Amino acid sequence: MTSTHFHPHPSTAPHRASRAVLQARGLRHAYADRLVLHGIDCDIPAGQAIALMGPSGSGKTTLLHALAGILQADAGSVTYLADRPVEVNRLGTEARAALRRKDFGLVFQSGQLLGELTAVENAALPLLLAGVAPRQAEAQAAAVLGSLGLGGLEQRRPGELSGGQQQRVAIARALTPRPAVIFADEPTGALDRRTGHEVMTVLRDAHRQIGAALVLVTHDPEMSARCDQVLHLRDGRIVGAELGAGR
Ligand SMILES: Nc1ncnc2c1ncn2[C@@H]1O[C@H](COP(=O)(O)OP(=O)(O)OP(=O)(O)O)[C@@H](O)[C@H]1O
Repeated sequence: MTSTHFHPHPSTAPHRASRAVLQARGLRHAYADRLVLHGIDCDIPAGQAIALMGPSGSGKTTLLHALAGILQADAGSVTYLADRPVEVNRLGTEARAALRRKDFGLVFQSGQLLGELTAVENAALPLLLAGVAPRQAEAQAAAVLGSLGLGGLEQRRPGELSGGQQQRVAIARALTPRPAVIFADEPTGALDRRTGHEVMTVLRDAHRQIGAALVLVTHDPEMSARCDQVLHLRDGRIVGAELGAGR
């Protein structure tokens, strides 16, 4: 399928129809005079895993950042369909940061943990920033770490954990506020194949368990095939979509 403006239509996913949790319409963004997003329309269905694929420089990270409210796109809208719809792209910096702490979880390729904090302190950070009492925040974070197979490692600092374990801590941190959407930018990109596969399994299980949507930027066809839907970007446009195996 090729189209400049892709609207996921029920006919593209007949057995997986689901209401959208995020809707982007006409998203445009330029860095200096270089247009990187050319008016993107897409829906992220609630609870589903959507992979963003495309050549280097096609705009995947920029799109993910615009959807997550990390970046304010020059034009267009991102509607977060919470109890009351939130226009993400119109929020100020503080309101977007608050949304990222509570409703959106973020996982990056590496280097996202604070080296001087323990695993449980890192995982508890979003809750602490949201004003949850430290003891309660750490208890919740420890429970999530345990569910991701990190029981017993709560007091280790990132430098005392393997790359795969560090990514699990980062996933735990994204999960603790029970977000509606998890954004992951090449979360397995710095890991060997086997560890990357394991971390993807953890991410897949976790987002399903809490019912969050997952938006995953990846170059790895094995990872995207495990999502429910794959969107292909080229030169800042969605040029195709297909169903993934969803496993
Ligand atoms: N902060 C920035 N300032 C200027 N140009 C940028 C900035 N961030 C990204 N770009 C440029 O915008 C284009 C799209 O970048 P983006 O990171 O969204 O692509 P990508 O598809 O995620 O690429 P990759 O797979 O290499 O990570 C690229 O040409 C990139 O060089």
